[in-house]
Amino acid sequence: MYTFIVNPNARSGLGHKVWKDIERSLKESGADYQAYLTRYQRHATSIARELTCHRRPCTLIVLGGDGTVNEVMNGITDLSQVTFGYIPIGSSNDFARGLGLSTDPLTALGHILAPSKYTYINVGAMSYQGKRRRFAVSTGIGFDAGVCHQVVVSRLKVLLNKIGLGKLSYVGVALSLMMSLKPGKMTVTLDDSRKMEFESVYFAVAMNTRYEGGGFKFCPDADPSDGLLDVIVIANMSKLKALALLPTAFKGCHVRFKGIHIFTCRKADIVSRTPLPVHTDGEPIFLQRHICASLEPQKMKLILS
Ligand SMILES: Nc1ncnc2c1ncn2[C@@H]1O[C@H](COP(=O)(O)OP(=O)(O)OP(=O)(O)O)[C@@H](O)[C@H]1O
Repeated sequence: MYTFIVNPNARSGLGHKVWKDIERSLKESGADYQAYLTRYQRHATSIARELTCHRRPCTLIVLGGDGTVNEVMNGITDLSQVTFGYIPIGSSNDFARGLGLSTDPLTALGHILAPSKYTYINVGAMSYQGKRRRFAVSTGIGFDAGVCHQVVVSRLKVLLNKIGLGKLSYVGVALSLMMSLKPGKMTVTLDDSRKMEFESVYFAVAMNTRYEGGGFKFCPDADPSDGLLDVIVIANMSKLKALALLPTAFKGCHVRFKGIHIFTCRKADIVSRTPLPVHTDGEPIFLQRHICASLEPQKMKLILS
């Protein structure tokens, strides 16, 4: 049986409309399914927790954006027992983009009902102040997380979603935040052995998949199945250069420039001299100085096509 977890509020309410279309197709197909619609923030986590607490195999299908994927992953009790399907209808869809999943809801549903290709993906884990959150796409500290914080509190995303340009909200906020930003010192330690000090850091991100922020290909080689995190640190460059480089990251061409540092590891420990915004999959976490990113020991089965 398919169990759908639906965020009707995704992409500023589009989720509800898409779910109606999907449900019509599901009924026509005769598929055996049940559905849970989220009613508030983090509801998807408690739904997923309840559905998976028995630790038996189950197929969870998420309809929503990256935030909903993140919430569901945070509720799954045993990743190895879940087959995960995804119908991406968010504003950014970085998880779907990184995995090459269809962003057409009915095509995605077709793949889920008649799957021909699966993959096993890693799931990230980020700890801070004794707490732990999973991530599907990335976790970051500094400027990129500051952008996520601003996008959540500003009305820009809601307005741009109305004209189908929601992902541009990240670009708009990024440009204005860059003006007020003060890059700071960070220490990054990879796999408990490789310790590096960076001056004037804009942000440091640990990525499971390639894209974040609505299509920025910050770590072009990140592979969610390789058992590794890709870490990018952007440091020691003028604001003008950082601003000029930002659009090049859509194609992943930023990697050629001085000041862009990319590493692979199993664990990245990041300490900032000052408390900075932090995010997991674009969902903000209050200011932190120290985060540690790694991967969960178990992989999760995902329907690709
Ligand atoms: N019924 C609801 N009412 C209000 N908010 C909800 C509801 N259900 C879920 N949410 C919240 O909606 C937020 C955004 O959801 P989601 O990420 O799926 O969509 P999005 O923001 O449009 O997409 P993306 O993250 O890809 O940009 C999440 O933080 C989630 O907690």
